[in-house]
Amino acid sequence: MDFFNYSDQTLHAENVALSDIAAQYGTPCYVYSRATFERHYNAYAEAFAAHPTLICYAVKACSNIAILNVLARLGSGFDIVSLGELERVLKAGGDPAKVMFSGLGKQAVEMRRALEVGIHCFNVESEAELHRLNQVAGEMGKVAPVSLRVNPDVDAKTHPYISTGLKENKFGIDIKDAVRIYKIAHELPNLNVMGVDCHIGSQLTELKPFLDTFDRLIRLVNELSEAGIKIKHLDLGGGLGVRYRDEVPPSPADYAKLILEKVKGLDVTLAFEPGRSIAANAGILLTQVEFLKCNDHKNFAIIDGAMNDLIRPSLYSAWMNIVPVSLQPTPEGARVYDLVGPICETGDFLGKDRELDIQAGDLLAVRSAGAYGFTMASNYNSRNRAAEVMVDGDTTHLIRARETIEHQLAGEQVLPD
Ligand SMILES: Cc1ncc(COP(=O)(O)O)c(C=O)c1O
Ligand SMILES: N[C@@H](CCCC[NH3+])C(=O)O
Repeated sequence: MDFFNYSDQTLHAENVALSDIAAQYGTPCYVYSRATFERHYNAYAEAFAAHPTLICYAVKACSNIAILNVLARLGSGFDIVSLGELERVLKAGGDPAKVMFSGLGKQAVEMRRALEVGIHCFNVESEAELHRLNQVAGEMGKVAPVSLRVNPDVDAKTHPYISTGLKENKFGIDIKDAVRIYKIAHELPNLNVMGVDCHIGSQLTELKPFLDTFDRLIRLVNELSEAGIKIKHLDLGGGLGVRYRDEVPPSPADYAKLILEKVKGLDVTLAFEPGRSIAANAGILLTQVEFLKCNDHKNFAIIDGAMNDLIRPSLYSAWMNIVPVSLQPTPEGARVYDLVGPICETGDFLGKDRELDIQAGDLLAVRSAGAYGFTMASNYNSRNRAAEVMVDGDTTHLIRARETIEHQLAGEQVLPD
């Protein structure tokens, strides 16, 4: 459920017509709905209210500081994977004590900053990383809180590029080695073993892989307890899918019902790292049709949004719903179009074979673009990255100005004569 709806034949974000946003801020432009972000975060918070649970929004999904601030005000924690994401959280007023630091290549400088501000836990992904963290913490006279990210070898049944919990994936430590590596962590003087962490993939539309993972993690918690290592929290990562087209993903409430049943009687708190399920349907990419180009074989709508703005269709062949902002019929009537950007790549498309009643100058909204949209944008073809706008009821806020050529060129220079 989101707050992008038609009213008077025009698509609105909350109470604001997207045509007004395009007129004010230009296109391409990401438009977010504050109420939708809040609704999605609260769905998790309410679903898990019966058990001590930390919801750590995965910053990589959509990392604008205005969005992080909206979530921080609701009490959200944050899952980060870089120093940049940590600084975003801090600038947005997020509580460092609710930050989980994931990612498999953490640098010493990143560890140092996270220890300095006092994050909740490091999710460590290898034995070598444990030693680096132990050393950095020792140099600072601190003890680092750690979980090991365990790779449970469970098939998440999602796109291979976003499946992370199989033994051939680069993430985490093999569950078969976990007890041995936990013992090392336990012995290292500057580490404090807190939890077990896991993240098996993204855009999961079934609960079974999560439940299989949970069972494997609980077995591990018991083995660790027998080895004298007490686990305080279980972090099940993110991964809950959303509807892009016709998927019927479980809701946080469906997920919570099964997990809370399983966790009953166990002395562990829970943590989750949802990204997509909070952000995807809270944002759209607003784009304008530049030209229509029709020949005997194909109709192309050339739009001002491109793969540099939203790479999911090019990268994963992801299907994104693309709808007209105005439902007013055109004199030409509907035709089937490929919606292509201006970038010099055949793979630069946002949608193919879409029946749309449009003409040049019309606005289109790419739905469900709030997650892994702007955060994966680039400057390919030296295009400026899009503006970001947050709608809050009747009000719009420019939360990131459109990039300029000056921004792009800052830092570059020619060789001396
Ligand atoms: C470690 C980790 N946690 C959380 C997430 C967020 O996942 P999702 O957006 O599928 O909820 C990701 C991305 O897949 C991740 O790599
Ligand atoms: N970027 C991916 C998801 C990757 C999740 C990050 N671990 C997507 O758009 O679907």
